[in-house]
Amino acid sequence: MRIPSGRNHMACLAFYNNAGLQLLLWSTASSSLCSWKHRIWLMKKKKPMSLHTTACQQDRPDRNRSLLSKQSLGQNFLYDDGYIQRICNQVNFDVENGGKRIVEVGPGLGALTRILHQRYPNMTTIEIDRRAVDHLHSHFPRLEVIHQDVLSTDWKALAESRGGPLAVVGNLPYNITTPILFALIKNSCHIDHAILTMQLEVARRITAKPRSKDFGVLSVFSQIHSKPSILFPIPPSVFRPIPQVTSALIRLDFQPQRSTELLQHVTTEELTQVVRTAFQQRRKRMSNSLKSLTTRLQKNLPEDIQNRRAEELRPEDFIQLTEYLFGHRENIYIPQTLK
Ligand SMILES: C[S@@+](CC[C@H](N)C(=O)[O-])C[C@H]1O[C@@H](n2cnc3c(N)ncnc32)[C@H](O)[C@@H]1O
Repeated sequence: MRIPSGRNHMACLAFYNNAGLQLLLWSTASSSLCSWKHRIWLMKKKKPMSLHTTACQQDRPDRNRSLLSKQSLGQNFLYDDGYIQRICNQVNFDVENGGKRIVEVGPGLGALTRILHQRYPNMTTIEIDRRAVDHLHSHFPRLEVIHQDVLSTDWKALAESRGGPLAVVGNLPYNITTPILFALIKNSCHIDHAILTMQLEVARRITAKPRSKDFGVLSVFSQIHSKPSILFPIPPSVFRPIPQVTSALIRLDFQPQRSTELLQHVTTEELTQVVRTAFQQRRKRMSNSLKSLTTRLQKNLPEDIQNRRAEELRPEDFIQLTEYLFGHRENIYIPQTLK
C-alpha cells in the first residue's frame, strides 16, 4: 500500500473516548485526496489522544489533553459550547457579591467554571480529583477550589462563611447523584436553590407525581423540601466520554419554611422509615407493605388507608401517615388522589 504523505492535503481529526470506541474523523480535503485507506493509516499512526483535544482547542482549559477521564468519578465532561452556555445562562444569583454564595460541585476541567467564574469571580468550587484541582489552580488562579469529597461538605459552615443560603450548581458525577441530592435536602435551610445536570431518569423521579411509575422515595423527599422542575433535556452527544443515557438540567428551589412547618411533628428518621418501607413493595396494599412497621409500632392502619398503595399517596400524605403511626396524631384523612 502506498502511504501518502499528504498531511498538507487534509486535516484529519481523531479523538477516542477512554475505551477507544468513539471515533470522529473528518476531512477538509476532497474525497479523492482523503481516501479511506489514508484515513485508516492516519488513525493507526496517530497515538490515541486523551479527551478534549484538537489542535485549535488546546488553549481552552476544558479541552486539556493531560487529564484522562475516570469512570469511577463519574467524569463525563461537558463538551458542547451551546449547552455549556445554556446551562450557565440559568445561573443568576448573588451578582452584587460576585457570586460569593455560588458553589459549583465537580468543576472538573472547568467547562462551566470558565464561564461562571468570569461573571462570578467570588464563587467556590468543590472537586475531589487532585488532577482537576491542580488544573483549575493553574488556569484560574483566583478561583476558590476546595479539594474534598462533596459528600463530606459541611453545608451549614459553608453557607455561614459565604454570607447566607447558597446556590449549588454543577454537572453532577452520576454515580453519586442520589447521595448528593439527599445531602442537599438534609441541608435545605442552607441552600437557596440548586441547578444540576443529572440523568434524565433521576430528574423524572424527582419531579414525578403520585400514580406515575417514577414516583418514589426521591420524589417524596424532594417535593417536601423543594419545588423541583426540569429545565431541559441534554443529549448524550454533548459529553465526553459519551454516556449511554440522556441527561437533564433540573432546578430545585428549596423551601425551608414550608418543610419546617410540614415536618414540625415528625422526625426525618420517622418519615424515612415509613416512606422507604412503603415503597419497598410499591404495588402492594399498604396493609401488606407496612405490616412490619405497624406490627412493631402496634398500630392498625385506618381501613381507608389499608387498601391504598404507596404510589397513590402525595408527599404530604406520608407526613400525616407518619404522624399517625408514631403517635403524634389520632386520625388521618388522606384524600383520594386523582388519576
Ligand atoms: C460529570 S463531571 C463534570 C465536570 C465538569 N463540570 C463538566 O461539566 O465538564 C463530574 C465532576 O465531579 C467530580 N467528582 C466526582 N466525585 C466527586 C466527589 N465525591 N466530590 C467532589 N467532586 C467529585 C469529578 O472529578 C468531575 O470533575
